[in-house]
Amino acid sequence: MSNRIFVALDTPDLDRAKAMAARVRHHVGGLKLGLEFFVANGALGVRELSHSGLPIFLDLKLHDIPNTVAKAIQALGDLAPAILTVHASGGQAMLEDAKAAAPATTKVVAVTMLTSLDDQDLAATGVQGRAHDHVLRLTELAKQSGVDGIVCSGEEVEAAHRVWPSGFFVVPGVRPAAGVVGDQKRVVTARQALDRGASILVIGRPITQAEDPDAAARAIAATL
Ligand SMILES: O=c1ccn([C@@H]2O[C@H](COP(=O)(O)O)[C@@H](O)[C@H]2O)c(=O)[nH]1
Repeated sequence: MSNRIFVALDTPDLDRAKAMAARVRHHVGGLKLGLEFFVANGALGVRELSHSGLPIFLDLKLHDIPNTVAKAIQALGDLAPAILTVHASGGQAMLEDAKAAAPATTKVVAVTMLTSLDDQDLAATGVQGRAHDHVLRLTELAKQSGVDGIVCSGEEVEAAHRVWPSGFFVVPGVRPAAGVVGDQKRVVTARQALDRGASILVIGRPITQAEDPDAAARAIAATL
């Protein structure tokens, strides 16, 4: 993939998502559709966006018992997104069953620790230790479970890559230097994420909320 930016189309509005995809399509490598979009538009909406010809990353972050996650993936039918997310903390059996239920062409990637959380937030969930160590533990679990890769922040991706050299690494929490961080807490620039081993970058608001989204996407792509 020559352009490793997946733009996050975080909107419930199908027409807005389609318009944004049409605007930025020449400056990104794929489209990421998340819960907000999927709840509002379902599989039909995903299918509409796939007409763009760009690979679809379906970011559902599934997290439930193994049977429920596997059935939910089967229920996607022939959608076959290029990338699909589940939560690593669902455990080994859930990860194994998720991978088994997904089409062979779909990369199943496990979210380790959301980029909106920091060490303090982690402690508040009852997990002792640093985000860095937690991400590496879950990277090891994902690797053992046979999924294709993980989602982590740019702060951990280099170490995670050392743990799993053949893994597929998705990095959200990407911001231009001195850009608005918003609710993200573990952020790096697009260039830093790639230099540290990211396979693809997920970028939402820095593109979609920009005054000129195609110029914003082009400017970020030019740094890569
Ligand atoms: O740890 C995670 C996992 C997923 N995301 C998703 O990425 C985008 C980021 O959007 P921005 O507007 O660039 O912050 C969003 O769709 C999240 O659901 C994440 O941010 N962190």
